[in-house]
Amino acid sequence: MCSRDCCSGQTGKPGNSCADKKKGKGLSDEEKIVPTPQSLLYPYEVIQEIADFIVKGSGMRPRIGIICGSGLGSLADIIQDAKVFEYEKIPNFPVSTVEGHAGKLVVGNLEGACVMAMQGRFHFYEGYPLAKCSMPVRVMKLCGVEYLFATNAAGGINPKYMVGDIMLMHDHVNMLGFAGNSPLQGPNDPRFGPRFPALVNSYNKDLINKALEIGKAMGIESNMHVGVYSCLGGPTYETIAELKALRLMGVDAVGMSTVHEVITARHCDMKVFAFSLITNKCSIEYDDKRDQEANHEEVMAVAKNRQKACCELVSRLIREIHAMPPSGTQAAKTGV
Ligand SMILES: O=P(O)(O)O[C@H]1O[C@H](CO)[C@@H](O)[C@H]1O
Ligand SMILES: Nc1nc2[nH]cnc2c(=O)[nH]1
Repeated sequence: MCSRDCCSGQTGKPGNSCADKKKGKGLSDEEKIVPTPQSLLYPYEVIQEIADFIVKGSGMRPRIGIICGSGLGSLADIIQDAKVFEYEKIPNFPVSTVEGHAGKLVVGNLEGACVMAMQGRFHFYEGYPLAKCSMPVRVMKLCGVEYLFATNAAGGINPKYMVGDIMLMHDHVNMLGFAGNSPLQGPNDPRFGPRFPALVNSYNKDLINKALEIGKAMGIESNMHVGVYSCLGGPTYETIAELKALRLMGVDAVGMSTVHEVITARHCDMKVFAFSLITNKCSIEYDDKRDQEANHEEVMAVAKNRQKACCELVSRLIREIHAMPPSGTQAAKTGV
């Protein structure tokens, strides 16, 4: 005898008992309700509608997309001839809930290139599924974006990293992926990309090298590193044991974003450049005497202090990309 409610007579509806199911009457309406796979949250047509809204509303077709990290919204403030869309006014767009993420999409010109910048990203800990967090990347793609610039504020685990340093991301450890979560989970729409995308070399090497040269020219090479980022679900900052584990895995900086955006961008074949601004040093010693507790106020304050350097790095790199022929041309196929 089944011990579930359906057989104890409590539901009382025909078709609900195990015996009914055995007779082929099928599942109840309640039982038919299953969570929507992430990939079905924003079908291609909906993404296309949002992209059309932005392209028509701005009269521009951006080539470079920028995601501003916590406290790095000034990356969008330097855009000229800007058309600003508040997230609330964009159909089917989520809202930003985190301090330091204004919730505006800015389309305009930077160093001669047409760009679109998200002043405010969406995080898993806000309650959004990963596919919703990274949905704007697909919108960028359908707007015409070829290059994704993803920026973030992160804690430095590599003991050589100092507060205010910039780490150019050359790889990541996807902790949410280890736990079985992915923005691509669910049926795959091949109009975006393949079922099983490869992620080796996701971070464009030519762009990393150009950024290193720019760092030298800016005189900040000693504050610039190339390293591995890991995204955790947040909103808690890490325990010391977690930080030790991440360090053992080869992680240099830790945050709560970016990786799912990069996965979504690589799935639809965008070129990716990403960096972390190290806003705090993560202590991996229990008896560390310094006050090492991370907090969002400090993260924002450091980002504000370093926004000039971050803006210059992004501007100069965009100037170089703009000087290159658009991809698809023969010359572009051989370069970035
Ligand atoms: O990754 P971004 O959005 O830059 O923000 C980082 O800073 C916040 C914590 O202070 C978290 O949201 C973390 O991910
Ligand atoms: N997870 C995490 N995110 C951050 N964002 C800025 N600093 C940190 C940090 O130390 N840990």
